[in-house]
Amino acid sequence: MTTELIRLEGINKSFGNVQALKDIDLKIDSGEIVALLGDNGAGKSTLIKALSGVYPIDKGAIFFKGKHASIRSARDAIDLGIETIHQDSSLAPDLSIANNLFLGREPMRYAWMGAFSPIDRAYVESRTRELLRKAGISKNLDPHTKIKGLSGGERQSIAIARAMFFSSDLIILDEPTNNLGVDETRAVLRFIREARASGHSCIYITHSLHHVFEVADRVIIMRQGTIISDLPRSETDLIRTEMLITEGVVRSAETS
Ligand SMILES: Nc1ncnc2c1ncn2[C@@H]1O[C@H](COP(=O)(O)OP(=O)(O)OP(=O)(O)O)[C@@H](O)[C@H]1O
Repeated sequence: MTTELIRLEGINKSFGNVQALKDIDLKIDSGEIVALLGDNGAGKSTLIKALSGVYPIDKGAIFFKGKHASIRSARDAIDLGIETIHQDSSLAPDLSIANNLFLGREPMRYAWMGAFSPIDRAYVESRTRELLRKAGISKNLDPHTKIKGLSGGERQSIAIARAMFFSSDLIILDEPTNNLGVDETRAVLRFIREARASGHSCIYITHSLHHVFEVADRVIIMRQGTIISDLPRSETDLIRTEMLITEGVVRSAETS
């Protein structure tokens, strides 16, 4: 049985006289991996920024787990269970892996002391080690290693692991494999599959169509602020998808 996780109804967003999103309707179920595609300027980033609390929407409604949701800040999105991993990775390069994982959610050693309590470092360290194991990061990384000393793939895996660890229901990935090597890309794709296997949903923005056909359950194509195609992966293919992205049409016997 499928369970609806998020539903967008009539979402509109303009920047001056540029209408970046026009009446977007979209529904994503729990455990679904959705590829969000489209040419430059199609509206993909604006859509995910609306979901991650970066831009307030002008019009429309967002329902999360069946309830009306008001997403007006990044905190609102995170509190709902929406974690966004941006292109350049959302990790702070000068902080350690452990500090990044628990940034803004530091566990306190003595609950009764509230904000004055020291951080529970032993807990942070043991959970970080557990998470690194789960993330399948092969090197035996020390939780105190600074993010800037890690490879691009390791950073992306840690960012995704953080979203999974904090039980974000919806993980939004904006070009997660940009500038990654072959092995690192594999690791990120494997992680997306693992996220799905444990019931998380993902919206995955990419220009790499081959990756889409490896991991996505559904392929959504945007053009000029609207969704022009929304198909299960089994009902489309690379050539058709490419034509829809670049020309907005499929030139084949079925459509001409
Ligand atoms: N902050 C902004 N101010 C003004 N216009 C913007 C802003 N953000 C996006 N736009 C415009 O909104 C439209 C959609 O842009 P958006 O970045 O969402 O597209 P995209 O599909 O993510 O493109 P890309 O693949 O190039 O990142 C474009 O015409 C863009 O110029």
